[in-house]
Amino acid sequence: MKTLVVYYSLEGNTKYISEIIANELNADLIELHTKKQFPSSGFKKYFWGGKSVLFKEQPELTNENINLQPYDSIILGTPIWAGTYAAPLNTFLKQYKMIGKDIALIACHAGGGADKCFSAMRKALGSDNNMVGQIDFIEPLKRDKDGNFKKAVKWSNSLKMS
Ligand SMILES: Cc1cc2nc3c(=O)[nH]c(=O)nc-3n(C[C@H](O)[C@H](O)[C@H](O)COP(=O)(O)O)c2cc1C
Repeated sequence: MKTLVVYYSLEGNTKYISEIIANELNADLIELHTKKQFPSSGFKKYFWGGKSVLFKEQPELTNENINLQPYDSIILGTPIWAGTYAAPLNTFLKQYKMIGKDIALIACHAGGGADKCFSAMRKALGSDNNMVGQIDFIEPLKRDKDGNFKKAVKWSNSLKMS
């Protein structure tokens, strides 16, 4: 069984969690990078990130072509922007079609909840995959970093993937 964790992170929270999970599952790890950087502080951060989601933008990724074929399981990680998945994940989901994979979802947010984001991701993924789990974290770098580390490890080990 081969697992890939693919994530985007603007401020490091999703990166922190994705690295823990990839390490725990012995998975490959790919961070999505955008050609145009999103501002990571102040009003601009919310403005440009929020706008990219509202307009369903697909910011260009600088990652080399990702070959999903060898992977049985794919874990997707995103920060929540304006209630849903971040625009770079939108690019990924539009660019890469996944069929017949075990898929799990990770989201980091500031307390607004992740249900809407997970529903939107499931819808974008379509019904050709086997959804095996989802988990969200509230700003794990700022709040209870160690507790969130343990939560990520426990979840990784609870996943039932082929
Ligand atoms: C543009 C933008 C929009 C956001 N919208 C939400 C939101 O709707 N709900 C929420 O709980 N947090 C929201 N946040 C906070 C982030 O989801 C949260 O800080 C997350 O942990 C960031 O993950 P990262 O460090 O991997 O980028 C938003 C942050 C940004 C930059």
